[in-house]
Amino acid sequence: MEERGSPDGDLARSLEQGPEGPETPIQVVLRVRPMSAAELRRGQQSVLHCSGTRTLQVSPPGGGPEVAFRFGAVLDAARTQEDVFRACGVRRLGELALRGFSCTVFTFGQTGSGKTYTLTGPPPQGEGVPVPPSLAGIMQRTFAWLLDRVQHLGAPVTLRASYLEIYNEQVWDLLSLGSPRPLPVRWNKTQGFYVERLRVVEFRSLEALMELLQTGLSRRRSSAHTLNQASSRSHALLTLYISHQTAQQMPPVDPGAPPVGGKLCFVDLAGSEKVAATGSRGELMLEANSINRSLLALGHCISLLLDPQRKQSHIPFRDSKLTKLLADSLGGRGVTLMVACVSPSAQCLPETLSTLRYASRAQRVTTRPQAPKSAVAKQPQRLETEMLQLQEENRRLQFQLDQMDSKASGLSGARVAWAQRNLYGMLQEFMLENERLRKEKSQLQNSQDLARNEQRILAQQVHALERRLLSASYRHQQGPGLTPLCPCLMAPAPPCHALPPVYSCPCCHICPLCRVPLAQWACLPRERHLPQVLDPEASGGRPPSARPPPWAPPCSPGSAKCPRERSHRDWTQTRVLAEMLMEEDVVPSAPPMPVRPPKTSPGLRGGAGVPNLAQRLEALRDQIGSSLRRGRSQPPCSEGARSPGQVLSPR
Ligand SMILES: Nc1ncnc2c1ncn2[C@@H]1O[C@H](COP(=O)(O)OP(=O)(O)OP(=O)(O)O)[C@@H](O)[C@H]1O
Repeated sequence: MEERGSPDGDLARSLEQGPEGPETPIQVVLRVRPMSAAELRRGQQSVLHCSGTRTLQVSPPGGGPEVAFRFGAVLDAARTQEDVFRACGVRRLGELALRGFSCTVFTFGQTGSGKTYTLTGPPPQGEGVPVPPSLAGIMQRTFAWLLDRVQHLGAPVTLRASYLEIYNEQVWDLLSLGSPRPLPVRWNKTQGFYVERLRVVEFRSLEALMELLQTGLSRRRSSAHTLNQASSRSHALLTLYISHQTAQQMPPVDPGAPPVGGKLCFVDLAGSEKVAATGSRGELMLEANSINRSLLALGHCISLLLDPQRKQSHIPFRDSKLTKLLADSLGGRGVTLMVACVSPSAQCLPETLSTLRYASRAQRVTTRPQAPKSAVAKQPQRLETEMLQLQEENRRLQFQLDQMDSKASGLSGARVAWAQRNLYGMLQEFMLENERLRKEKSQLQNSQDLARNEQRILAQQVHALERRLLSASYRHQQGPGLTPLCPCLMAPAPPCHALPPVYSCPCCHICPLCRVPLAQWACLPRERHLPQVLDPEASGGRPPSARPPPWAPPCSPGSAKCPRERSHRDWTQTRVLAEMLMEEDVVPSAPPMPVRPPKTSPGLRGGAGVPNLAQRLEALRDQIGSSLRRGRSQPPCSEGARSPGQVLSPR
C-alpha cells in the first residue's frame, strides 16, 4: 500500500529523521483484523471504523457517543500482510538495526485479535507445511528483506538469532538443543537485562532463519479456548543480532551474554483475556492469570514512563520477566514499534477499548535511541582516550619538573649549562686574580715594612739633627747681650724632657731656652739623651754611651765646661757635625705608596711619612748649610740675632 499520505511514509520520515539523540516516541500502528467466521455466525456487528489512514472511530452499539483514536497508522481489515509490513516501516527499523540500534517490534492486543497472524501469519496448517508467502507476517518479510539487504551491503555481516518464550513467568529457550530448561534473566551495565545461556544461532540464509522460526513456533505453547483455537499461552521474543564483524574479529562474549551490535527483536505477546469470556479452566486459567499479570506490569511501566518526573526515577521493570526484557525497548536506548491488534466485533468492545487506550498511552512514551558500540569499536577509542590522558599527564609532569628546576636554580636547563660553563670560567679567573692579589699584597707588605724601617731611621736622624741644630744655633746665638732663643718658637715644641738639657742648669732655675722654671722640667739623665756625634778628641777613649755629648752643659755652675766658656769649641763641633750631615744621602728606599688625600695627617705612619721626613731632613741640611755659611763668614760671638723662623721652617 504505497499511497500518498500513507502511514508508511510518516513512519519512514519519522525514523529517517534520526532517532539518535532526541527523544523518540514509540511508534504505534493499529491493525483491525477482519471479522472471524465465528463472529459473523453470531451476527455480531463491527463497532470500528477507520477515518482516514490514522484515525479509528469507535461506534458503541446502541447509539452511544463515538470515540476516536489517532495513531501513526490505522490499518483496517482489508489490508493485506504486505500492506501491514510496509505501513509499519519495519524496513526502516531493519536499517537502524544494521547501524547498531536496538529495535523492537511488538504486537499487543486481546487474545484472538490477530497478533500472531500479523507477525508470523496464520498458524501452520500441518507439520512441515509452510505459510503461503502472501500470508507471511512481518517477521518473514523482514527476514527476507534483511537477508537481501545484507547480501548487497558488500561488507561482512554476521547474523544470529535467538528465540525464547515467557511462559508462566519463566523464560524458555525455543531453540535449545537439549531438553528445555527455564533460564535466568540477568542484568549488567553495558547490556541491561538479558537471558543467560540463551542459545544464539548464527544463520547465513533466509531458509536457515525460517527454519529457526518454525522450530520456535512449533515449540511455543498454545492452546485452544473459546476465542482462539490456537491461542498463544506465552510471550515470544525472537531476536536477530546483527554484527559487522566476522566471528573471528568479534571479541569474546561474556559467558551466557548475548552478542553486542544491532538488534531487531520481534515480540509476540500473549493476549489479554477475560477468563470468563474465554472459559478457561485449570491450567488455561493459570496461564491467563500469568499473562494478565505480566501485561498489567507492562501497562504500569508504560503509564509511569509517560510521567517525565517518574521516568527519571524508578520504573518497575523488574516486576516481571516481560518488562525486564522490554525495558530497553520502552524506556531506554531502543527504537520501538508497537502494533496494536483489535477485533472489530462489538462483543470484544471492552477489551478493544482497553487496547486502544493502552496503545494511546504507549505512543506517548519516548526513548533516547543510541547505537551501542561494540567492544572492538570501543577498544581503539578507549586506548586513544588513555593515550590522550597519558600525554596530558606527561605534559603536566614535565611542566611541574621545569618549574621545580627553575625554582631551584632560577634557570632553565639550557641556562644551567651555560651558567655552569661560565661559572667555571669565572672561578678560574677569580683564582688567578686572587693569586695575583696575594703576590701584590706580599710585595706591598714588604714595601711597607721597608718604608717603616726607613721612616724610623729617618725619624731618628731628623730628631738628632734637629736637636743638634738647635743646640748649635743656641750656642751660636749666645753672644753678649743676646737673649737665648727658645726652641719652642722655632719648631713644634717638643716635650721638655725630650729636649737636650744642654743649658738647663739647675743653678739658674730657669730654662735658658723657654725661660720656664726648671721645676717644670724633668731633665733626663745624660746617658739617655739622643745619640751623640762622635768627637774623638773629647771622648777620651770612653764608649759613646758613656761619653757626654759635645754640647752637654756643665753639671754645675762655675765649671770649666760651662757653655759660655766652651762656645767656640762647641760651635766647631756643630760645624763638623753639620758638614757630616750634609754629606749624608738619605733617600727612602721603599716604593711609592698609594696616593693619599692631600689633607692627610703628616704623622709618621707607614711609608706616608717618609717623604715628609725626607723633606724635613732636606730642610735641616739646608738650614745647617746656611748656618755653616754664616759661620764661615762671621765669628759666632759677633753674629747678630736672627729670627728662628728665618733659620728653620716650623714643622
Ligand atoms: N488479518 C487477519 N486476516 C485473516 N485472519 C486473521 C487475521 N488476523 C487474525 N486472523 C485469524 O484470527 C485468529 C486469531 O488470530 P491470532 O492467533 O493471531 O490471534 P492472537 O492475537 O495471536 O491470539 P492469542 O493472543 O490468543 O494468541 C487466527 O485464526 C487467525 O488466522
